[in-house]
Amino acid sequence: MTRVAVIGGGRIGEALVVGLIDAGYAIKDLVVAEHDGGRAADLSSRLGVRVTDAAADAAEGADLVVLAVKPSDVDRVLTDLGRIELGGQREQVLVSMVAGVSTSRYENKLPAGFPVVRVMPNTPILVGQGMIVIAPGRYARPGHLETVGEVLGAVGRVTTVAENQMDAVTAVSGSGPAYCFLVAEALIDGAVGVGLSLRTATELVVQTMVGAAAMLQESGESPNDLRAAVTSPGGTTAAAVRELERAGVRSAFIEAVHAAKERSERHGSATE
Ligand SMILES: NC(=O)C1=CN([C@@H]2O[C@H](COP(=O)(O)OP(=O)(O)OC[C@H]3O[C@@H](n4cnc5c(N)ncnc54)[C@H](OP(=O)(O)O)[C@@H]3O)[C@@H](O)[C@H]2O)C=CC1
Ligand SMILES: O=C(O)[C@@H]1CCC=N1
Repeated sequence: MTRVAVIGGGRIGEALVVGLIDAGYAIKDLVVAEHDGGRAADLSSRLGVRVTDAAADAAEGADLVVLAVKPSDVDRVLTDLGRIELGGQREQVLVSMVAGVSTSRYENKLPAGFPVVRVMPNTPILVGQGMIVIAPGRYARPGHLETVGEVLGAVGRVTTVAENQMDAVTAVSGSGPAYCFLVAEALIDGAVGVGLSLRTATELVVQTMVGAAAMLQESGESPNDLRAAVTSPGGTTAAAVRELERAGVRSAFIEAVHAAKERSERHGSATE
């Protein structure tokens, strides 16, 4: 099995490890580097994986070295990885999940020709329902992409784009679950406001989102058509949607995606 080292056992690093284990990945083929001692101990006892505090230690012997650290920590990790002979003993690929940081930035610091693949996952990888977008760097060959796709395909749907689309991707599917959770929070607030208990409100909102998502995925119809089918003439949905449009919800989402893309771009320019 492909050996995977995850550098950074934070939110997305842990989600990846849990998702892979739940999908049947062998624990012996996973290792995590996490420099927060408390978190490292917690991950090791809860997940049963080997956790080390040194990125170089984790990367040694791994086929995929997955970076899941904050953009500001990338330099430190690359310096640490410089202590070992990356790609010397075996074919290795660096997989960066870091928002905004380009493959060329890694390529410039890694041994010449080292393959780098930029990936944007999202937290639903935790439950095998992630959206994982891949962009190959200059030296990533089809075989490398296949390996990355195979491993990450266990935790969600994988698609490939050109790297110049990755900031947009980050703004849509990377941050996207947070937008959905915000909508859920607001709907639950509304449901409680019209007299439902928090428990009932949560049940109704969650299942409504699950059902709507399933229709989006399975019906082949556009969101607009699906919404029209809920909207009876002169009815409740029309009254609600009029309020949402009056409040500028649509344009707020559009602006939100622009803001996220710009933030991702700034991560890149801050570290180039
Ligand atoms: N959260 C998400 O939904 C997504 C995140 N990402 C990307 O993933 C990256 C991580 O995000 P997230 O998981 O939210 O962040 P977290 O801060 O939760 O996780 C990063 C973890 O890495 C640790 N760390 C930092 N440097 C090292 C090192 N040299 N060796 C070992 N461990 C280290 C941090 O420890 P400490 O805090 O002590 O520094 C922290 O525990 C970001 O670049 C983000 O853009 C991508 C897609 C989705
Ligand atoms: O908020 C962030 O910066 C990261 C990138 C995508 C999702 N979380």
